[in-house]
Amino acid sequence: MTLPNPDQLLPEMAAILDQHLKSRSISEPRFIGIRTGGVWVAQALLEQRAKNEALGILDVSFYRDDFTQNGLHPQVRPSELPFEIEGQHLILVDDVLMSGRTIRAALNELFDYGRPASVSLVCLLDLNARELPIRPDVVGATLSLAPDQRVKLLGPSPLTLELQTLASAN
Ligand SMILES: O=c1cc[nH]c(=O)[nH]1
Repeated sequence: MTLPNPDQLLPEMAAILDQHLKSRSISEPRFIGIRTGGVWVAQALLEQRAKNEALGILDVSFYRDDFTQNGLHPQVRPSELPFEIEGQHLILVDDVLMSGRTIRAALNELFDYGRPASVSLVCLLDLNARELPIRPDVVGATLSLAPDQRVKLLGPSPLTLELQTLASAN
């Protein structure tokens, strides 16, 4: 299977995002990347937009519903939100969207900081395997994997999607 090149998806994603913001009359979006890959995608999108917009960073490790199974990764760092959440139009950015559980965790964390006016979702790759009612507003590409396959975004420069096969359980 050939995975798309993120650098080729980003200009179109930036254009669709621009339309999305215009259609909702959102003039001052606040960008938030989900650590780690979502931050890289958000940074690349902000470079395309060239508007000097601030980027918040969200680490959802504590908010994942599988936190007690997976434990705490040694690299977990606090979220960094350099702007108010209350009343703002947020653009939440992730790299790979699958079940929707990471986005559910991100929304829970964001609402602990305040009540945004809206949250739009941008993702580079949609794996079309949702377990929750979550739908992206801007998607770079959609593809379906075999049950034992996953995709990892390598970065930050260059951004590359890598296909991985899960080790069998036994
Ligand atoms: O394959 C997947 C699924 C969810 N998140 C990823 O980064 N990769």
